[in-house]
Amino acid sequence: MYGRIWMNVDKLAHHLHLRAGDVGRYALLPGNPDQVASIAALLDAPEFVARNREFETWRGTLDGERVLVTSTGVGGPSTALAVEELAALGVDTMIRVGVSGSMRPDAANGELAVLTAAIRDEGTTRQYLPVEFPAVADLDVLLALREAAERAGVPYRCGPAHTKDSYYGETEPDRMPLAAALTERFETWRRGGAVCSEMETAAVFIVGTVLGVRTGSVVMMWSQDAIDTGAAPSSDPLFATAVDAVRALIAAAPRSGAPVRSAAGA
Ligand SMILES: O=P(O)(O)O[C@H]1O[C@H](CO)[C@@H](O)[C@H]1O
Ligand SMILES: O=c1cc[nH]c(=O)[nH]1
Repeated sequence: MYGRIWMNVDKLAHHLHLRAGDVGRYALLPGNPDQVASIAALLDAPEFVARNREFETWRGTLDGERVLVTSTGVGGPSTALAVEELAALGVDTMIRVGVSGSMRPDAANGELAVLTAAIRDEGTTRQYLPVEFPAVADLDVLLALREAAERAGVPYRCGPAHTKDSYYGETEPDRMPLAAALTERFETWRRGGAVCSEMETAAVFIVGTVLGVRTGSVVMMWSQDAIDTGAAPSSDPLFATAVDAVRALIAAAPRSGAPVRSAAGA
């Protein structure tokens, strides 16, 4: 059983403003609402569905199966709302499609990261599970993303993300009162093998685990130079990889609305 969510008087989910009949099993989750239409353009018959706050939703189909694209906004709190409401409406497979800062000096600007896990250096997921509980991707979704990146022929690597709450705590630690601690912790995550730093994957993985939905995450890594100069690499390989992974998951799955597994503790 998925959790209960608030529906408003028009029978719309409180934050996403979606109705029960609006969704299918699959959703792609960019952070940025401005990216939703561009990702949906890679689906068949894309159409706008709803917008409220930072949550914009389009939908289309892939091989006849409905696929949603819903923005999560920045950070854990809004991402948890999106995952909760999509799961309650019937989505059982969700993939974050995002941007991150590279933590690997040898990574090319624009290289993709297929995220296996997330360091829970944020607050939202601690209100779901103690911090000792690992934030991990669903294995089928993870493998579908890795195979899609391989097929795309783009540079990519797999590994854990660092998920945090403060963007400027990562990019400008020196001007924070906690400068020394932030810098030391960031170096610790890097030495432990974190590939990139971003702000949503821990919430996608942990809330997905608690609700019993499959989740994955693929992000494009910006180099520090790109962040400093604002010279963003193209998002095309990122979007194409995420959509290709959904297509493969659809091909591998029976067509039904049945949940993939039950919610944690159910
Ligand atoms: O582009 P998105 O997917 O939002 O990802 C990254 O960009 C935002 C910060 O600028 C954070 O949300 C971070 O996770
Ligand atoms: O360095 C970066 C770049 C994008 N998003 C982040 O959270 N950090």
